[in-house]
Formats: sequence, structure tokens, C-alpha cells
Amino acid sequence: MQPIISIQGVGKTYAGGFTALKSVDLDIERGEIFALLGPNGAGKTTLISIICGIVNSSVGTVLADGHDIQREFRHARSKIGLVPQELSTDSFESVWATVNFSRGLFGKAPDPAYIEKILRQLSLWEKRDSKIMALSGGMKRRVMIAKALSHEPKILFLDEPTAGVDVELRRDMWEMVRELRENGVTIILTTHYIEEAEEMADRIGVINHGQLVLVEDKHTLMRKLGKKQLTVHLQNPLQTLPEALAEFDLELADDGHQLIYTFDTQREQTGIAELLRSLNQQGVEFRDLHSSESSLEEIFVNLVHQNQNERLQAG
Ligand SMILES: Nc1ncnc2c1ncn2[C@@H]1O[C@H](COP(=O)(O)OP(=O)(O)OP(=O)(O)O)[C@@H](O)[C@H]1O
Repeated sequence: MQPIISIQGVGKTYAGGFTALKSVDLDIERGEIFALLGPNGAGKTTLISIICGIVNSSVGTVLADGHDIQREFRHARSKIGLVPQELSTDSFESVWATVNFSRGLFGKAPDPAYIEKILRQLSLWEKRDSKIMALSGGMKRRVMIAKALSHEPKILFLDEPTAGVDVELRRDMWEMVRELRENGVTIILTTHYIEEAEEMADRIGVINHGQLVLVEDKHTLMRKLGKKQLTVHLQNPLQTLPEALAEFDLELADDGHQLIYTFDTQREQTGIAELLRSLNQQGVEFRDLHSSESSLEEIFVNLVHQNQNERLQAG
């Protein structure tokens, strides 16, 4: 099936001469949740703004559901809902009026039943007559989402959806995003929170210094780059690592009370059995074993560092 968004060779150099994006190629599949991760200033908002037709790219093309975002702007834009980072909306209007007005901006005929459905879905129905300015920050954010959904877009962009919201609202937002996906909406979100990407995304793209350094299925990414660690809690502390254990990737921790063994989850053999056998042969007794997997956060930090080192080496 044709991807819902197709980005080819997209680059952006701002008027001052700063290149914020360098030749990005990316396809977004229908019905997926795609998370775009990257440090501050990496180019996430620039990329989203180009896809939504708010900023023109310097080079390259973007197709939204088959329509060119520059040449067929109205058509392409009508497929897209955007929830921007900044909360800005007419504070004297009621929730109901604001959301209906947004639908009208896209030239769509009024559909009170549809607007009621999204307000209920977003737990805003009880607040429909409230003025925006009287709502809490979390409710205002929901209104922004309702506005973005008002014209029945197939694609929803969420730029930092949970920045500055409390844990409870964050969970609600995640739940809501999943429901939207079940209703057939493709979701693209940017985030600083690795936890968010780990929790929600099907695929993850990492952007750094205007380059898409990686796009991968989340589980594949975690498997590929994830290292597992086995912590061996020793019965008696060790001063140094015995020579006979030198072949293992081991580290002494907790004043010699713990041995930390790092292994690659990709390898056929973890080496754990050999390690335990060697410990036994060396008379090293242990009382507990505990294994842990690296999180997306660690993977991300490693990736960004690796990318920075490569840039430094390239001069
Ligand atoms: N209108 C503009 N003119 C010049 N430079 C800009 C403009 N907009 C953004 N930039 C620069 O482009 C780079 C990428 O910015 P962008 O907002 O896309 O990053 P981001 O990844 O969304 O960052 P954040 O996570 O902080 O929102 C930054 O260095 C920024 O200063």
C-alpha cells in the first residue's frame, strides 16, 4: 500500500543561512504511530512544519496521502491535523464554538454529531460551554487536539504532546492516542521523553543536527542496540577480577560485592552458562542473579553520542 506520507530529499536552509534539515527521506505507513526523537534544536519542528505546509522546504518533496504539500496544499493539508507545541487559542470562546470553527476553516460542512463524538472521546463534553480561558492546562491541551481532529484528518501530528503535563494526563493522552489509531488515524509525534516513545510508538526515528540518523521498528531497535546485563551478587567480595575470567566482559561493582556481566542479546549464546561454570571453577560463590535490559533512553544517548563523534571525526 502507498505510504500515507512520503518525504523525499527534504532539506531546509532558513533565511539567515542556517541549515536545519539535510536531505530527509522517510515514509510513514498508514495506521502507525511514529515517534520522532531528538535533542533540542535537532530539526523535529522544522520537519513537521514542512510536512504540514507551514514552512516551505528548500529542496525535496512531501506527499500527504498522495498530494504534494506545496503544489496541492489545500488537498494535502485537509488530510492533516496538527497539535502544535504552543497552546494558543481564542480564550473568550467556548470549547464548542472553537472546535466547530476550526472545522469550518477547512471548508467542511458542520457536523455536530462528529464534534460531539470527539469532545466525548477527549472527556471535554461536560466542558463544551466553558470558555477556554477557564480551563486547566491539561483541558486546554485536549481542546487543541479536538481542534486538530475537527476536520476528520487521516494524519495527526502531535508536537511534544505531553511537555509540561502531569503524569496522569500523560497516561490519558497515551490512551487517547491509541484509541485514535484504532479509529484509523496515523499518528506522528515528537518527543523528548524516551518513555513516551517506548510506551507508544510502533516505529522510531531519531533526528540529530538535521539528519535522520535512524529509523527502526521499536522492538527491532531495542533488540539490535539493546545490551543486557547480568548482575551477580557475590557471597564474598572480590578485590580484583580473577585472571581466568578475563575473557568475559565483566566489571566489579559495589565494592567488589557485585560482578556485572554485559552481553549482546543478538548473539546466539549469551555466555551466561560459561560464566557461571567459570565462577564455580574459581570458587567464586554467589547468592543472587539479576538481569536487566538497556532502555530506549540509553540507546538514544548512545546513538546521539555516536553521531556526534562521527561528526567530529569527519571534521
Ligand atoms: N525561522 C527560523 N529561522 C532560523 N533558524 C531557525 C528557524 N526555526 C528554527 N530554526 C533553527 O533550526 C534548528 C532546528 O529547530 P527546530 O525547532 O526544528 O528543532 P526541534 O528539534 O524541534 O527542537 P526542540 O526540541 O527544541 O523543539 C534550530 O537550531 C533552530 O534554532
